[in-house]
Amino acid sequence: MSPSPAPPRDDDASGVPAISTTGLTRTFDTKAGPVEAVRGIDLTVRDGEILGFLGPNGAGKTTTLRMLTTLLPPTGGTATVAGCELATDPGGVRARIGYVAQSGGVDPHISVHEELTTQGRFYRLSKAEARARTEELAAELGLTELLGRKCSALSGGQRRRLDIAMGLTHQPRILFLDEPTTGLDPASRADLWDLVRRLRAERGMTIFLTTHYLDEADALADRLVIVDDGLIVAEGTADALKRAYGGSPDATLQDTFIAITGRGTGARDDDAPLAV
Ligand SMILES: Nc1ncnc2c1ncn2[C@@H]1O[C@H](COP(=O)(O)OP(=O)(O)OP(=O)(O)O)[C@@H](O)[C@H]1O
Repeated sequence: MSPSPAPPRDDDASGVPAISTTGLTRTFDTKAGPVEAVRGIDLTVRDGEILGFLGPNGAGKTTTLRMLTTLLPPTGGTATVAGCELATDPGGVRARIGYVAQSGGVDPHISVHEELTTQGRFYRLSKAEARARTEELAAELGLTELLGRKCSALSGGQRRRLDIAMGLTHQPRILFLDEPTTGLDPASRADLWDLVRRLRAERGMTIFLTTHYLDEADALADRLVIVDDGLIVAEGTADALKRAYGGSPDATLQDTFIAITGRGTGARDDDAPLAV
């Protein structure tokens, strides 16, 4: 993503959705013919909401996420992200969002401090501002003791916290998290969940989360959007979806998801329960 200065924080228009899409579409041209990965998604994400974006393998989650984060141009439809039109103001979108991809892009050979200050400089902070932002973020994300450590020497959970700190450098309003806890042990997953909740509570951030773990979606998200075959097939709170599709008041989100999509999410350890 190209660097852009942090946007002013006082231009929130209350009631304006954080994300709004109409007919968002992406077709890939392949030798075997066109692949309709996303086939017309109408989505609204409220300001300050934690949205869980779920679907089976190949449903179109990553393609949607890549379009909303400006990494992939849509082939149809429109979207507004953080008040900026995706088609006409992708730089404005990039300045207002943070994106934490599945495999973070940290350099294993440099220290956590260097990585964070380099990211600050990328976002055009002065050296002094970048150092100050590094210290603030490290304190907020529990990385202060690790600032001198090489990135290659971090545990999986520490690494994910660094990835998120880097996504927060320019103080975005919306954070996109792509499967943030894949591969983490249960304690590190629980830490990440706490962090996500804190970011919303303390910073009022909007969080767009994809995950294969239904327990994670159930515990964290205010609302779930389930996609399948490039379309939204269900949306609502976890409780509302369980009531509507799960078949009984005690239905699990797993039963509900299977009732909606006809299959599981593809998580390797299919939704091992985790204390919240
Ligand atoms: N660059 C591409 N070229 C051709 N087809 C693609 C491309 N990227 C994605 N697809 C196809 O688009 C569909 C949606 O893919 P996408 O990666 O968005 O799904 P997903 O829901 O993120 O899946 P997963 O949970 O497995 O990551 C799939 O059929 C995929 O094979």
